[in-house]
Amino acid sequence: MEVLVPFSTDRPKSRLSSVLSRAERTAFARAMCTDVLAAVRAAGGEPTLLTTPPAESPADDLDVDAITAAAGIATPPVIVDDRALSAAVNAQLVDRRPTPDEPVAVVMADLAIATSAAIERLLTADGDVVIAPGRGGGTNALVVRDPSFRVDYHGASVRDHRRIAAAIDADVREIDSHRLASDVDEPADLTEVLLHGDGAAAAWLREAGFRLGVTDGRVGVVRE
Ligand SMILES: Nc1nc2c(ncn2[C@@H]2O[C@H](COP(=O)(O)OP(=O)(O)OP(=O)(O)O)[C@@H](O)[C@H]2O)c(=O)[nH]1
Ligand SMILES: C[C@H](OP(=O)(O)O)C(=O)O
Repeated sequence: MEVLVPFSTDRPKSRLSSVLSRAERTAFARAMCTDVLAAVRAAGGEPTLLTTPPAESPADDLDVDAITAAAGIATPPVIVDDRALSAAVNAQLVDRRPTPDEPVAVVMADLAIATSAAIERLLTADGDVVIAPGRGGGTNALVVRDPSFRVDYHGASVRDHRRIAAAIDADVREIDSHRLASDVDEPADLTEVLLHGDGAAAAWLREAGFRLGVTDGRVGVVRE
Protein backbone atom coordinates (compact mmCIF):
# COMPACT_ATOMS: atom_id res chain seq x y z
CA MET A 1 0.00 0.00 0.00
CA GLU A 2 1.24 3.49 -0.80
CA VAL A 3 1.88 5.48 2.38
CA LEU A 4 2.15 9.25 2.07
CA VAL A 5 4.51 10.65 4.70
CA PRO A 6 4.08 14.45 4.99
CA PHE A 7 7.23 16.27 6.04
CA SER A 8 7.56 20.03 6.42
CA THR A 9 10.98 21.65 6.07
CA ASP A 10 9.47 25.01 6.86
CA ARG A 11 9.79 25.90 10.57
CA PRO A 12 10.23 22.26 11.62
CA LYS A 13 8.73 21.34 14.98
CA SER A 14 8.33 24.94 16.11
CA ARG A 15 6.57 23.84 19.30
CA LEU A 16 9.88 22.34 20.46
CA SER A 17 11.68 25.68 20.19
CA SER A 18 11.85 26.11 23.98
CA VAL A 19 14.11 23.06 24.23
CA LEU A 20 15.77 22.72 20.79
CA SER A 21 17.50 25.23 18.51
CA ARG A 22 16.42 25.58 14.89
CA ALA A 23 19.27 23.35 13.68
CA GLU A 24 18.49 20.79 16.36
CA ARG A 25 14.81 20.73 15.42
CA THR A 26 15.74 20.10 11.81
CA ALA A 27 18.03 17.24 12.80
CA PHE A 28 15.51 15.75 15.22
CA ALA A 29 12.66 16.00 12.68
CA ARG A 30 14.84 14.13 10.16
CA ALA A 31 15.62 11.45 12.77
CA MET A 32 11.91 10.94 13.44
CA CYS A 33 11.24 10.75 9.71
CA THR A 34 13.97 8.10 9.41
CA ASP A 35 12.21 5.98 12.03
CA VAL A 36 8.81 6.38 10.38
CA LEU A 37 10.11 5.47 6.91
CA ALA A 38 11.90 2.40 8.29
CA ALA A 39 8.76 1.28 10.15
CA VAL A 40 6.53 1.81 7.10
CA ARG A 41 8.88 -0.23 4.89
CA ALA A 42 9.19 -2.99 7.50
CA ALA A 43 5.38 -3.12 7.69
CA GLY A 44 5.21 -3.74 3.94
CA GLY A 45 4.13 -0.21 3.04
CA GLU A 46 5.54 1.82 0.18
CA PRO A 47 6.38 5.28 1.46
CA THR A 48 6.12 8.44 -0.62
CA LEU A 49 7.48 11.59 0.98
CA LEU A 50 5.16 14.56 0.61
CA THR A 51 7.24 17.60 1.38
CA THR A 52 7.33 21.37 1.19
CA PRO A 53 9.66 23.07 -1.33
CA PRO A 54 13.37 23.35 -0.56
CA ALA A 55 13.96 25.53 2.45
CA GLU A 56 15.74 28.88 2.23
CA SER A 57 18.80 27.47 3.92
CA PRO A 58 20.14 24.18 2.49
CA ALA A 59 20.74 23.16 6.12
CA ASP A 60 16.96 22.93 6.58
CA ASP A 61 16.34 20.81 3.49
CA LEU A 62 14.79 17.39 3.60
CA ASP A 63 18.10 15.63 2.76
CA VAL A 64 16.19 12.60 1.56
CA ASP A 65 19.32 10.60 0.73
CA ALA A 66 20.67 10.92 4.26
CA ILE A 67 17.29 10.12 5.79
CA THR A 68 16.71 7.04 3.69
CA ALA A 69 20.30 5.83 4.09
CA ALA A 70 19.83 6.10 7.86
CA ALA A 71 16.51 4.24 7.56
CA GLY A 72 18.25 1.51 5.54
CA ILE A 73 15.72 1.74 2.71
CA ALA A 74 15.79 2.65 -0.97
CA THR A 75 15.05 6.29 -1.72
CA PRO A 76 11.25 6.65 -1.92
CA PRO A 77 9.41 8.89 -4.38
CA VAL A 78 9.33 12.53 -3.24
CA ILE A 79 6.42 14.85 -4.06
CA VAL A 80 7.00 18.54 -3.45
CA ASP A 81 3.93 20.68 -2.78
CA ASP A 82 3.97 24.22 -1.40
CA ARG A 83 0.35 24.13 -0.27
CA ALA A 84 -0.65 23.70 3.36
CA LEU A 85 -0.84 20.18 4.76
CA SER A 86 -4.52 19.40 4.10
CA ALA A 87 -4.49 20.83 0.57
CA ALA A 88 -1.31 18.92 -0.28
CA VAL A 89 -2.70 15.60 1.02
CA ASN A 90 -6.09 16.15 -0.61
CA ALA A 91 -4.42 16.81 -3.97
CA GLN A 92 -2.86 13.34 -3.71
CA LEU A 93 -6.21 11.76 -2.75
CA VAL A 94 -7.85 13.43 -5.76
CA ASP A 95 -5.05 12.14 -8.02
CA ARG A 96 -5.04 8.61 -6.68
CA ARG A 97 -8.78 8.01 -6.08
CA PRO A 98 -8.20 5.39 -3.36
CA THR A 99 -10.39 2.27 -3.42
CA PRO A 100 -10.49 -0.96 -1.38
CA ASP A 101 -8.15 -2.49 -3.97
CA GLU A 102 -5.84 0.49 -4.08
CA PRO A 103 -5.93 2.24 -0.72
CA VAL A 104 -3.75 5.18 0.24
CA ALA A 105 -2.39 5.70 3.74
CA VAL A 106 -1.11 8.88 5.36
CA VAL A 107 1.36 8.51 8.23
CA MET A 108 2.87 11.58 9.89
CA ALA A 109 6.66 11.88 10.02
CA ASP A 110 6.70 12.69 13.74
CA LEU A 111 5.55 9.30 15.07
CA ALA A 112 8.90 8.65 16.71
CA ILE A 113 7.88 5.50 18.58
CA ALA A 114 5.80 3.89 15.82
CA THR A 115 6.86 0.31 15.24
CA SER A 116 6.40 -1.80 12.13
CA ALA A 117 3.88 -3.93 14.08
CA ALA A 118 1.79 -0.85 14.91
CA ILE A 119 1.86 0.32 11.30
CA GLU A 120 1.02 -3.16 10.07
CA ARG A 121 -2.08 -3.12 12.30
CA LEU A 122 -3.08 0.16 10.65
CA LEU A 123 -2.47 -1.03 7.10
CA THR A 124 -4.27 -4.33 7.58
CA ALA A 125 -7.34 -3.00 9.45
CA ASP A 126 -10.63 -3.16 7.58
CA GLY A 127 -12.62 -0.01 6.91
CA ASP A 128 -13.26 2.55 4.19
CA VAL A 129 -11.45 4.99 6.45
CA VAL A 130 -9.11 3.79 9.20
CA ILE A 131 -8.06 6.43 11.72
CA ALA A 132 -5.22 6.31 14.23
CA PRO A 133 -6.03 9.23 16.56
CA GLY A 134 -3.25 11.25 18.11
CA ARG A 135 -3.25 12.32 21.75
CA GLY A 136 -4.91 15.71 21.98
CA GLY A 137 -7.28 15.36 19.04
CA GLY A 138 -5.05 15.01 15.99
CA THR A 139 -5.02 12.32 13.31
CA ASN A 140 -1.63 10.67 13.29
CA ALA A 141 -2.33 8.12 10.60
CA LEU A 142 -5.08 7.21 8.16
CA VAL A 143 -5.93 4.60 5.60
CA VAL A 144 -8.33 5.74 2.89
CA ARG A 145 -10.28 3.28 0.72
CA ASP A 146 -13.02 5.67 -0.39
CA PRO A 147 -12.31 8.06 -3.29
CA SER A 148 -14.57 10.77 -1.81
CA PHE A 149 -12.80 11.09 1.52
CA ARG A 150 -10.84 14.32 2.14
CA VAL A 151 -8.64 15.35 5.06
CA ASP A 152 -8.95 18.42 7.27
CA TYR A 153 -5.92 18.52 9.55
CA HIS A 154 -5.19 20.73 12.58
CA GLY A 155 -7.42 21.37 15.55
CA ALA A 156 -9.52 18.38 16.63
CA SER A 157 -8.94 16.71 13.28
CA VAL A 158 -9.93 13.27 14.52
CA ARG A 159 -13.44 14.60 15.12
CA ASP A 160 -13.47 16.33 11.72
CA HIS A 161 -12.32 13.14 10.00
CA ARG A 162 -15.08 11.12 11.69
CA ARG A 163 -17.62 13.68 10.46
CA ILE A 164 -16.22 13.78 6.92
CA ALA A 165 -16.33 9.98 6.77
CA ALA A 166 -19.89 9.88 8.14
CA ALA A 167 -21.02 12.44 5.55
CA ILE A 168 -19.95 10.10 2.73
CA ASP A 169 -21.30 6.98 4.50
CA ALA A 170 -17.83 5.54 4.81
CA ASP A 171 -17.28 2.73 7.26
CA VAL A 172 -14.81 4.04 9.87
CA ARG A 173 -12.48 2.01 12.06
CA GLU A 174 -10.21 3.45 14.71
CA ILE A 175 -6.89 2.03 15.84
CA ASP A 176 -6.25 2.14 19.58
CA SER A 177 -2.45 2.29 19.68
CA HIS A 178 -0.19 4.10 22.10
CA ARG A 179 2.64 4.00 19.55
CA LEU A 180 0.56 5.55 16.78
CA ALA A 181 -1.10 8.03 19.15
CA SER A 182 2.26 9.44 20.29
CA ASP A 183 3.26 12.17 17.88
CA VAL A 184 6.03 14.45 19.07
CA ASP A 185 4.81 18.04 19.23
CA GLU A 186 5.72 19.42 22.63
CA PRO A 187 8.63 19.04 25.05
CA ALA A 188 6.61 16.64 27.27
CA ASP A 189 6.29 14.28 24.29
CA LEU A 190 10.06 13.70 24.36
CA THR A 191 9.51 11.58 27.47
CA GLU A 192 7.68 8.98 25.38
CA VAL A 193 10.56 8.85 22.90
CA LEU A 194 13.14 8.20 25.64
CA LEU A 195 10.86 5.69 27.37
CA HIS A 196 9.75 3.68 24.34
CA GLY A 197 11.83 4.63 21.29
CA ASP A 198 14.72 2.55 20.04
CA GLY A 199 15.47 4.20 16.71
CA ALA A 200 17.18 7.25 15.29
CA ALA A 201 15.02 9.77 17.18
CA ALA A 202 15.70 8.26 20.61
CA ALA A 203 19.40 7.96 19.74
CA TRP A 204 19.48 11.59 18.61
CA LEU A 205 17.92 12.78 21.88
CA ARG A 206 20.38 10.77 23.98
CA GLU A 207 23.29 12.07 21.91
CA ALA A 208 21.99 15.62 22.47
CA GLY A 209 22.10 15.01 26.24
CA PHE A 210 18.43 14.35 27.00
CA ARG A 211 17.74 11.94 29.86
CA LEU A 212 14.69 10.81 31.78
CA GLY A 213 14.27 12.56 35.10
CA VAL A 214 11.72 12.28 37.88
CA THR A 215 10.37 15.46 39.47
CA ASP A 216 7.62 15.29 42.10
CA GLY A 217 6.95 11.69 41.12
CA ARG A 218 6.41 12.50 37.43
CA VAL A 219 8.71 11.31 34.69
CA GLY A 220 10.02 14.01 32.35
CA VAL A 221 13.17 14.83 30.40
CA VAL A 222 16.18 16.79 31.49
CA ARG A 223 19.13 17.88 29.38
CA GLU A 224 22.61 17.36 30.73
N1 LIG B 1 4.01 18.40 3.22
C1 LIG B 1 3.70 19.06 4.34
N2 LIG B 1 3.87 18.46 5.55
C2 LIG B 1 3.55 19.16 6.66
C3 LIG B 1 3.05 20.48 6.62
N3 LIG B 1 2.82 20.90 7.90
C4 LIG B 1 3.17 19.88 8.69
N4 LIG B 1 3.62 18.82 7.96
C5 LIG B 1 4.05 17.51 8.46
O1 LIG B 1 2.88 16.91 9.04
C6 LIG B 1 3.20 16.25 10.26
C7 LIG B 1 2.39 16.83 11.42
O2 LIG B 1 2.80 18.18 11.57
P1 LIG B 1 2.43 19.01 12.87
O3 LIG B 1 2.81 18.28 14.11
O4 LIG B 1 1.04 19.49 12.79
O5 LIG B 1 3.35 20.30 12.68
P2 LIG B 1 4.92 20.47 12.59
O6 LIG B 1 5.14 21.39 11.43
O7 LIG B 1 5.64 19.15 12.54
O8 LIG B 1 5.31 21.12 13.99
P3 LIG B 1 4.88 22.53 14.65
O9 LIG B 1 5.65 23.58 13.94
O10 LIG B 1 5.33 22.39 16.07
O11 LIG B 1 3.39 22.65 14.51
C8 LIG B 1 4.71 16.34 10.41
O12 LIG B 1 5.25 15.17 9.83
C9 LIG B 1 5.08 17.57 9.59
O13 LIG B 1 6.41 17.51 9.09
C10 LIG B 1 2.86 21.09 5.32
O14 LIG B 1 2.43 22.23 5.20
N5 LIG B 1 3.20 20.33 4.23
C1 LIG C 1 -1.58 17.54 11.51
C2 LIG C 1 -2.18 17.70 12.86
O1 LIG C 1 -1.23 17.31 13.77
P1 LIG C 1 -1.09 17.87 15.27
O2 LIG C 1 -1.03 19.36 15.18
O3 LIG C 1 -2.27 17.34 16.00
O4 LIG C 1 0.18 17.25 15.67
C3 LIG C 1 -3.43 16.83 12.96
O5 LIG C 1 -3.28 15.62 13.24
O6 LIG C 1 -4.52 17.33 12.72
